[in-house]
Amino acid sequence: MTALTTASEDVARLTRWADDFPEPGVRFADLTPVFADAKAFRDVIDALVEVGDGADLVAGIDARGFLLGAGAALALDAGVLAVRKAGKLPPPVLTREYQLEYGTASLEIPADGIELAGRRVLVIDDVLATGGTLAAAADLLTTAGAEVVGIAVVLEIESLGGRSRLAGHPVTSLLRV
Ligand SMILES: O=P(O)(O)OC[C@H]1O[C@H](OP(=O)(O)OP(=O)(O)O)[C@H](O)[C@@H]1O
Ligand SMILES: Nc1ncnc2[nH]cnc12
Repeated sequence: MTALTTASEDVARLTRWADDFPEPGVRFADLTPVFADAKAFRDVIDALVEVGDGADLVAGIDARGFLLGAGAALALDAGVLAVRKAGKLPPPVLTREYQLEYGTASLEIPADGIELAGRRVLVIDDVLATGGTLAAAADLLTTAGAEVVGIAVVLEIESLGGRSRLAGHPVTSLLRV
């Protein structure tokens, strides 16, 4: 069985779905049980890094993407960059506002202290829903001069169409629902 198939099965088995969270009409995918299971977490990291060959930096998105990003960066022998929600990093920062299924938010990365020009970045998050979050992250990184070599998520909610907002980037999801 491939790493992708094994991880898909783990994610399908362990994801906890919550109706009407965080607001009515949203069916929320909680991957906490996947990450808390030693085998499933290992399988997920193994599958994510398969698409990161050649990346020298892994960008993990606030907040659950941090867990995956750190694990993947170690496995790839790459650095890790935390793409933060607004207000967590000292200035100067680059900021992108975006919309998601349940509101508006902003992501930020440092505007100095890290040379991002020429870095080959694998961007990782837990869930791809409307795609606003990952589109904002990819835009921030390319604005800073980095090359986004791939985007990888654990779970893709296809009905929300997020993949179409990430045109131009190779997108891998371990499980599509
Ligand atoms: O594709 P989108 O519609 O943009 O949604 C996906 C994002 O939504 C969730 O994060 P959330 O903003 O809830 O933040 P959290 O990880 O801090 O809980 C999830 O972890 C993704 O980052
Ligand atoms: N339905 C959902 N489940 C988990 N994370 C999400 N982010 C946006 N929509 C989501």
